Amino acid sequence: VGLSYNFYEKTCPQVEYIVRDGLRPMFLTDPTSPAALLRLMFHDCQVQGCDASILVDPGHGSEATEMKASKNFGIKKRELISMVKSMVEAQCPQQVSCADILVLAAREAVAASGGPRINIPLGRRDSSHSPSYRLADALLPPATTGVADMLKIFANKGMTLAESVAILGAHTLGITHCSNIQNRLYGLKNGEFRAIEPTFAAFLRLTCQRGSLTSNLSFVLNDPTPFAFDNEYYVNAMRGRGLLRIDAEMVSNPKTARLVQHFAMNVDDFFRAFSSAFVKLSRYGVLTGKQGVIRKNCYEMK
Ligand code: HEM
Ligand SMILES: [Ca+2]
Ligand SMILES: [Ca+2]
Repeated sequence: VGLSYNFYEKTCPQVEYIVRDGLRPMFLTDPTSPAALLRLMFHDCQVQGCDASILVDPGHGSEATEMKASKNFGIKKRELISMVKSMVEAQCPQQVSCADILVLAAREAVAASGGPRINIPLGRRDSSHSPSYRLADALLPPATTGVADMLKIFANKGMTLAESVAILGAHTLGITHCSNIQNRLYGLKNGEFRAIEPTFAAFLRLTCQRGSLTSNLSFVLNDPTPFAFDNEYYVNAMRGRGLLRIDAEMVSNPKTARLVQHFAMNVDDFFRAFSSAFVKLSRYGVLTGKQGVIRKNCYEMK
């Protein structure tokens, strides 16, 4: 038994509308929430598959949960999934997994920001155990990840080269905290620094001061349009304004350079490749059939 496009046809046919209508007011009141939900999905799927393991709170069958992992710094808006889950439970009790709701919420985040509307197969089940935060720290990519490691992570999920470059286009939304780019601003040897365009580097060094105690609070925008799901991420990276090492390195790496240029020029091809990459990410390591559980409450593994 796998995932299917009509999984809730009999048990909760309106689930996709409940998710969409439930999130709409949240997106309007807090425009940072779409970015948060998209990253939340990646961090769930990357650790033990897309099974809502990241939503489990301590004291509910597990002591140190994934959220204690330092790589989950900046993860927020988990409560939106719980809120949508309670709306779904009110109409279709004990039918729809938190894992499916989380993937649908990320899909809505992309669509509501002007990105593609992605058709997602459903039928994921929720984990009945939460991995240790140490495993999460081992599996989530560090802020210093380069192209080779990035390509390994996504090839492992069945993505093509183009899909791997496209999924990083998720960085068209949201922000990066200064703590995650300190090493690029101050740690690099001469020459390596040139990957950042000089006036932008000066701006970043002003915003993110060396060794600043507030580097976990101050942040910079991932691209000039952090609320719009567009291809500005690629245009911006080509101008030498990529924030993270991966954002900058994809522009010059011989494997990825042409795809970055292509997505910077052709938003339709970016949307197409992102959509198929997103579905592959959303299928990664899922529990189906009689595996796992349908949680009543996304915070508790019951
Ligand atoms: C090698 C791959 C990746 C690396 C190294 C990476 C790294 C990071 C880092 C360090 C941040 C900044 C977090 C912060 O300071 O708060 C970030 C933000 C973000 N990432 Fe990634 N990322 C990767 C892949 C992805 C993927 C596959 C997605 C989604 C499909 C994604 C979506 C996001 C989003 C939306 C944000 C902004 C979050 C917000 O504003 O709340 N990233 N990423
Ligand atoms: Ca997971
Ligand atoms: Ca953007």
